[in-house]
Amino acid sequence: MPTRKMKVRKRIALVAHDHKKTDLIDWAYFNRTALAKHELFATGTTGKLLEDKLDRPVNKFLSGPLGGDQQIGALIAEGKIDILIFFWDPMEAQPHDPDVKALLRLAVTWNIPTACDRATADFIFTSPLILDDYTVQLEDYSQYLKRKIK
Ligand SMILES: O=C(CO)COP(=O)(O)O
Repeated sequence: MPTRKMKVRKRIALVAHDHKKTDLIDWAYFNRTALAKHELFATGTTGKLLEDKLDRPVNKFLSGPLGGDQQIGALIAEGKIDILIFFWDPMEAQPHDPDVKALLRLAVTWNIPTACDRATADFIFTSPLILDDYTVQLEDYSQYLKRKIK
């Protein structure tokens, strides 16, 4: 089975919809010491808020509705994101819902630990694996396709 290696210093993407931004920023501030060990990526507005609150640089992409989710999805497909913290809003449709779905789909496709709420983010950040070099097992999609075609 193919694998992908995650180094100790993880590349973490953080994204939040507008009504979830306060939750994400609070969570990130509470976990700022743990986050300090890792490299942060974010969609535009979320990234700006994180930089201000954490007083540290964040690799910022476009705002979500303008393509930021797609940019993070592309990095996941290239094996350049290790963890996704995405507090999406279950109560409000987004103009870019297809992009949101695509990002979540790629995270599952590439076996990326993904937290869509604070409880799951806490589980990820209290896992011993966060401090390890960690090998992720990837589904072999060429095998999967062969099985499907038969
Ligand atoms: O819309 C988003 C995710 O789908 C987040 O984008 P912003 O961080 O730019 O608000």
